[in-house]
Amino acid sequence: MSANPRKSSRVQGSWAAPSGKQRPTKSSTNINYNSSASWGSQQEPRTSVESGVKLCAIAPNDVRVVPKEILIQNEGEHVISETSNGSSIIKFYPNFFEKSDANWMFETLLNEVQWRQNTNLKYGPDALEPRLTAWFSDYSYSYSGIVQQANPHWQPLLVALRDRLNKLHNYKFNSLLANLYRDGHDSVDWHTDAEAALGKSPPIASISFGDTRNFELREISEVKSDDDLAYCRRIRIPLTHGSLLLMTGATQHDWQHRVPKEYHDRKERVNLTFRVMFPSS
Ligand SMILES: O=C(O)CCC(=O)C(=O)O
Ligand SMILES: [Fe+2]
Repeated sequence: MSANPRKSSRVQGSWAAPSGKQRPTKSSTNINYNSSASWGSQQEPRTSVESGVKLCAIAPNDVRVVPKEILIQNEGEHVISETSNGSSIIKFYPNFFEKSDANWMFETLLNEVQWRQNTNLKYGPDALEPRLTAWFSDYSYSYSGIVQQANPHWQPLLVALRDRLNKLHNYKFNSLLANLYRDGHDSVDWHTDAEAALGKSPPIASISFGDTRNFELREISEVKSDDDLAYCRRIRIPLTHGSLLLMTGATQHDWQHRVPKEYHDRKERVNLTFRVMFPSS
């Protein structure tokens, strides 16, 4: 993952529709967007199709206004932006797994994955990551001052989940970063998953088990300085037990994401982020 996303050329973000039980019941929503104006223009405020909330209040006299956060909770596909990088598309399935299946999968992963805490060299030689991780791939993976060594020894449930996602969505996920948030103090800071080793416009499939945590996105395509960050459009998706989130198209270039610390108690949560890695990178 990277805090400074690189820009890419235009994206071809096409998703094969899932089949069977998981077929989305909602049609795709377009979160209306105009990339050239985040504030201070004469445009109409944008409106979220889903919530009816104004996305960006346009104030007179070029006063910058912090856009209201967009909440995504329902199943469906959301085109969250369109820029020269292409469409950023999110698909969310809050009940991808039946609760009883999610329960045993959660317990299995808690117990059978070799969780470890890494040092994040970006923050100093003793800076421990505020969560535990495990990496499964034929390739090593470097992000944020961390090197995850190649580990081809996939836990069997993870192989089954990977193969199911690949079948449903016609992907070739071959790598997995698994995260264990021990409580509400564990987190992951703003970043993109746009490392060169993941290729252009990388798709990410994210499965969550355990306690619900907020997954936040902020749009960085128009950000020129740190001051602009306060005015980004923001999206919040509560990632529930047994949910699946797909991020595709330009999402890793035009948006950052994070799971913030919580002020309320949170129990354990396992998150699986499937990725496609290219051996030559
Ligand atoms: O825990 C999550 O939902 C996100 C984790 C994440 O962003 C990552 O592993 O790159
Ligand atoms: Fe990430």
